[in-house]
Amino acid sequence: MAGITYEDFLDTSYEPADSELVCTFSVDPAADMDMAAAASRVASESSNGTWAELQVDGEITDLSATAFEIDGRRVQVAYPDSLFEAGNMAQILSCIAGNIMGMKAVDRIRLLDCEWPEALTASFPGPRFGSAVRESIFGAGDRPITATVPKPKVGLSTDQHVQVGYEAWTGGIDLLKDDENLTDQPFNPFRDRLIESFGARDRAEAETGEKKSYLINVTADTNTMLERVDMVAEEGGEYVMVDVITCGWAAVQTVRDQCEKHDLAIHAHRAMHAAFDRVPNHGVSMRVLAQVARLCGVDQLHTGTADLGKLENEDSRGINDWLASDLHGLRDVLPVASGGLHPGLVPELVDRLGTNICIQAGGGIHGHPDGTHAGAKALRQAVDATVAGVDLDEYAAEHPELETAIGKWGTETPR
Ligand SMILES: O=C(COP(=O)(O)O)[C@H](O)[C@H](O)COP(=O)(O)O
Ligand SMILES: [Mg+2]
Repeated sequence: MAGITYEDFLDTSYEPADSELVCTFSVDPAADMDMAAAASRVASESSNGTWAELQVDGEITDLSATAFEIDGRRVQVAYPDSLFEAGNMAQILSCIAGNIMGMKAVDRIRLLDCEWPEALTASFPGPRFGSAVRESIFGAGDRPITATVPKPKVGLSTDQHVQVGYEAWTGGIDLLKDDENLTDQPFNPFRDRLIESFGARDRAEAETGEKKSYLINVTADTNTMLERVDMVAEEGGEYVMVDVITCGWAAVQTVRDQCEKHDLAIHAHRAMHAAFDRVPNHGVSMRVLAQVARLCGVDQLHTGTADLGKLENEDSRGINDWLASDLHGLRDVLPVASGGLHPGLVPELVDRLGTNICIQAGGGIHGHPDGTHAGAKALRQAVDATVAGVDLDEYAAEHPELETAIGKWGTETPR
């Protein structure tokens, strides 16, 4: 590539081939740089270029990316598929979201969206189950499935945690879920929690006649995660939960392989995603993180509450639509709406996001004035009313747990 400089990475007449990965960025050039120069540096640094003109002896494979469109601060770059190692998400992200995030040539740069070509997509497994879990595990029909995370998020003993789970399950919740920072601490060891929770699950199933399941958090170093995945399978679980951002995608890919062996589904918690996607115009969008999660093969992913909950959300609806869209035959992902939800928000949430979701509530269940069991009943009542098309206040008149929840929280968005 002797004589090639970063300017050679910009060609606005270029038409990407179907085999190329096309990425859309938002780019704010540095003060002393125009957009064309910044865009070509993005394409250069994220593929095979650097700041200096190179002197290389002999022929080498040309793996240059091309910035082919500039529209305001929106820049599109096409990457040849031979730049990427098939099935290696870490390597792909080291290209398209690597050094360029800290390049002085740009003040801000955000990876907004990717169009994944067929061959690269096919090198990933995608979800083993996807949103089919709603029906295949729970027989939930048209209704969203529900989940709850015991609160306080850490500090409950194993016995307390299990009891909260049992009350939630018998109140009508489908899934008990660990919180993102509960793993294997001395106050609530992983193995004890697993075994005792499955005992409570069996009792709740016998009592309610409904299928119940548990999203136990296996997050740890990768070897330990694999041991925990095996343990969950041996003890008769359907799911593991992984903090996918803090673990990293390489670990998620390894866990996905292990889950394949055991027929386990993966619930992906996205704690730390906001470090990538919250600052406007910089980082990696939640949309792209969701795309990566789907390729790596999670079955359920937190994608926000369409702004109804306590946390900042990026376009939950658009992300959920993408997760349900065709991606060269890969399965879809079930979106999980979570973070500050309570029964009064359910009708609006379903109106904004549809019924093919998991509704997850912590404080909105365990903060119920009459406790967890009543809180679980109230959330389930809100879901049942919404799916039946019955006004929540009308339903509440005959369902005291829901009436109490609405009396306490109304339809307010918490902070
Ligand atoms: O603990 C909770 C929800 O608790 P609560 O229901 O009490 O707010 C989850 O960790 C958040 O859902 C994460 O947010 P997101 O789903 O946006 O990733
Ligand atoms: Mg949490």
